[in-house]
Amino acid sequence: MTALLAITGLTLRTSTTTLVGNLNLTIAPGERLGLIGESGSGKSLTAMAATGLLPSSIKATGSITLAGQQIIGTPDHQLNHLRGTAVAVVFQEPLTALDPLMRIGRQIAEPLQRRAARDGNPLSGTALDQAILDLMADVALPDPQRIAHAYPHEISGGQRQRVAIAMALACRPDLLIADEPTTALDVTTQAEILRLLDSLVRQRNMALLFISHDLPVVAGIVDRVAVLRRGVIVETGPIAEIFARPQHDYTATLVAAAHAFDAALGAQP
Ligand SMILES: Nc1ncnc2c1ncn2[C@@H]1O[C@H](COP(=O)(O)OP(=O)(O)OP(=O)(O)O)[C@@H](O)[C@H]1O
Repeated sequence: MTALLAITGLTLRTSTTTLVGNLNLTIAPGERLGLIGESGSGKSLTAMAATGLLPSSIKATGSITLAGQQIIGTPDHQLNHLRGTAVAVVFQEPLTALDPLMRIGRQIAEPLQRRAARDGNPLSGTALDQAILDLMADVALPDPQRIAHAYPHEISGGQRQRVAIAMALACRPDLLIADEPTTALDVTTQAEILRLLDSLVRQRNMALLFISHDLPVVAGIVDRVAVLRRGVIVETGPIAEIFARPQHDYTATLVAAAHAFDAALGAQP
């Protein structure tokens, strides 16, 4: 099957440092891949490179194709059509995705209208209002009438992340990139958002690139994991395989930490 995202020999450098070296990674349509690694290992930069959003101080070499389009070396304006159709991103901190001065309903409306216009079915009036409410229901936002009229600072962090997920879903992307989407949330909300992402991605048959420093967080959601350490993928394989037989020492420490975490949970009264 043709890969939806194919990264081959990706190297990311500043003028002085190599941040990511010779990285290879593929995601098939509908596949869920976890990109795991410690802080600073290059996970976010890899995701930014995949969407063509690297800062200008970082130079990319190698090849990245997304939905058949080469990303590296392609001018930004030629990539805009991919963002919000082929790919959408949910970030760690939902406030980065939200305009502080715009009501939530309006913010959800924008990607809905953009996608509808691209599909040749412009959306407005009561049909748009209904689509906003449907999407809010999909991400289990309570009290939709109030929240649609609220500003981002008037809702909770977990609700803001649900809004950010709703905005990403409004794009109906082939690939959803979730970059540590639960790290900023408390443990209970974290679990709820993970369940939500899991079920939405499955229902819509989207591919998922789930970035995390935490193996247990991704274990229940992804099919396959790539383990990144200091800018290099040290191991990749099906999640069950990685847990059962980690090949690299670093992966083994991640798996041991995950088992210790499970044991601690099991020991709770
Ligand atoms: N604009 C930049 N210029 C130079 N170096 C950068 C830039 N952005 C990130 N880096 C460096 O590149 C490395 C990888 O960063 P990246 O944000 O991809 O890590 P990460 O694995 O996503 O970490 P975290 O889990 O903390 O988000 C880090 O050492 C970081 O300091």
